[in-house]
Amino acid sequence: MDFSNQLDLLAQAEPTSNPPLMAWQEQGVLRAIDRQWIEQLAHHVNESNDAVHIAGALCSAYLGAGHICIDLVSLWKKPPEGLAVAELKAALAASGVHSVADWCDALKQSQLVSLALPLTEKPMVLSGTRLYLYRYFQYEQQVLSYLKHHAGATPFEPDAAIIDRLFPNKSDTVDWQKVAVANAASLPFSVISGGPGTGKTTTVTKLLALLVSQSAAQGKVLRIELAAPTGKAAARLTESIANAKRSLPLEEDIKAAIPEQASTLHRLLGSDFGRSRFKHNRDNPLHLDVLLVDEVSMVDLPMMAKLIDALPPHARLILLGDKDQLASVEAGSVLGDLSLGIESAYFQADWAQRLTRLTGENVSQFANPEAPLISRSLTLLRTSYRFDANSGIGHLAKAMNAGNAQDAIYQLQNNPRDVHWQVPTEQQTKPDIATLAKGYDDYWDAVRQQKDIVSLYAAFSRYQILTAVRQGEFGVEQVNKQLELYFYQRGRVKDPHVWYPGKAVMLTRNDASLGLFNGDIGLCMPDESQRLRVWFMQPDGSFTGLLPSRLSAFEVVFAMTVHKSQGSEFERVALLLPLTPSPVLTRELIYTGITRAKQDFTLWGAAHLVTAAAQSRIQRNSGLPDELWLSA
Ligand SMILES: Nc1ncnc2c1ncn2[C@@H]1O[C@H](COP(=O)(O)OP(=O)(O)OP(=O)(O)O)[C@@H](O)[C@H]1O
Repeated sequence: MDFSNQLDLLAQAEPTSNPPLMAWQEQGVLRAIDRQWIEQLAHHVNESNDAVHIAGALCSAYLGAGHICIDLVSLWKKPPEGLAVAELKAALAASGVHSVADWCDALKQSQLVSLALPLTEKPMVLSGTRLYLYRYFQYEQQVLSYLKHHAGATPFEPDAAIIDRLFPNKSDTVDWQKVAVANAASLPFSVISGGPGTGKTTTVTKLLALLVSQSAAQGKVLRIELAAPTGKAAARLTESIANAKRSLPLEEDIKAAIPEQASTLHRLLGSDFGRSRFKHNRDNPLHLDVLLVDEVSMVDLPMMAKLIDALPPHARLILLGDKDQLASVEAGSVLGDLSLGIESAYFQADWAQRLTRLTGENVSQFANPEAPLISRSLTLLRTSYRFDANSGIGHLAKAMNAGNAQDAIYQLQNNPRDVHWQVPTEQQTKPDIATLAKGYDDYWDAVRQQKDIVSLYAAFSRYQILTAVRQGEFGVEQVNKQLELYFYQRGRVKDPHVWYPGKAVMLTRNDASLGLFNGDIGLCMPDESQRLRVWFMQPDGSFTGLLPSRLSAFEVVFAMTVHKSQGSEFERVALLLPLTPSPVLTRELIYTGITRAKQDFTLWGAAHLVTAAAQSRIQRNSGLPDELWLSA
């Protein structure tokens, strides 16, 4: 049976609805699509076992929430929010399933499920007690086999003399940037992770300089490409690589051979908009020797699999990112899974010795016989150069990241220089829009003075209101509406219902014809002939002005969600929490919000929400952690 076009099945004759699934949809545990998907498939092959229907619907629902798979053992103990353990077990018992083993047996007997070995094309795959949708199992296997293959590769021998030249200063503590360069130059695949300002870009620029110098010595020219998941992140990477290059202690021709221009991943892979396949893939690989990808926490599993698929076999892949940030919007948390044990695992003794030899840094003191093979490919930068010892933002981010609610609250209260805390009053039902809007005063001055688009963009980028949620009075949609209304009442906007000078929007879809991407920000201003245009910054820093009528999917962006702010930084940030607890309030969300601020951070939210968030972590099911970290 061909399951390749599963959506077609949805258009076919109606199957009968499965009673527990219908009830769970009504309870909000499942989406309609989760139930319909499995019911149609089951109808197609006469699969009548409810235990299979239940597993399939949950697999689809979990995928919708960002998980790569479901783990039957975990589900047995802890079903999704809104579904009681007893209710799940009763529904399964009705089809003879009384244990996880019974559930696995039922799935193994189903025509809808393949085993991982031998793998056949069925809608779902059972691997141990994990159940995947077929395509996601394939993505995971693709990434896994790439990682395992490259982590175990015979190492290259980087030129220690060049590494020494790149790091002329010696200190008493281990210089992890130097170690990262030696480590990443040793293998075809590497990850450099670190919090804000830990020198990821500085380090990787030195790494590129090393690779370019080594190739130049052999008379070869390296083809290097730089990429990031969003246009904004690509523009930032371009800017920071250009800055970091300037201070390299190397010859001008080596610096000149390091590119500055970064593109988005979609553009790099040749986005065939509307289709899931990219122009570049295994049959038409990218034409490059080295690929550097920044902000990898935002890259989902399907994108990572497609990226790997498009690499020529000899290419080096270098990934940069902050493992503690929010995971990608779509399914997976590849960077998080990859760097799961990075804090404590360090390197196996022989690898640590090798790094000591290459760098002169005492890495051997961190040798760990338990470190799995993947740890070779990872280096964590541990010192922030952006936040000094007195930085409240730095301390607050650290406390939140460690899940230490008490310390986070202390930091919120005791750093008046750069951290501010606004606790809602008991009577408060709406955000304090007038105070929040003040941050945009400079921007509105620039609009009024009809400053050039470069200055205007710079003024806009200095401040950002972030929301944790989309819906409700404290959600992004309402806050933007209230802000526009407030700007109208203050005479800054003539009519908030039409395009006006100063209107700021964010695209919500990629647009092939315009060459713009989801997340790109446009500012509305008149052109020389006084026609309103929406101006977008290109990755090279230039601006394109489009007639507003050409934009189809966008939203106002005086406030944006923390999710959408990933890959961007602002001088001043105001993070607005809702009044009541929400499952989206996690440690990662607040940490990501805090670390978007470079100079000044204000939290609007109650202490009990900060405490709850510090104790709540995002966990996404995937097979990568076990395969990479536990089975070593
Ligand atoms: N070893 C170092 N000694 C002193 N300053 C450093 C060092 N490494 C980086 N810096 C400085 O710290 C700042 C942040 O560095 P960089 O941009 O490389 O960090 P990053 O981790 O890429 O930051 P971001 O969080 O913005 O992605 C820069 O001003 C850089 O010059």
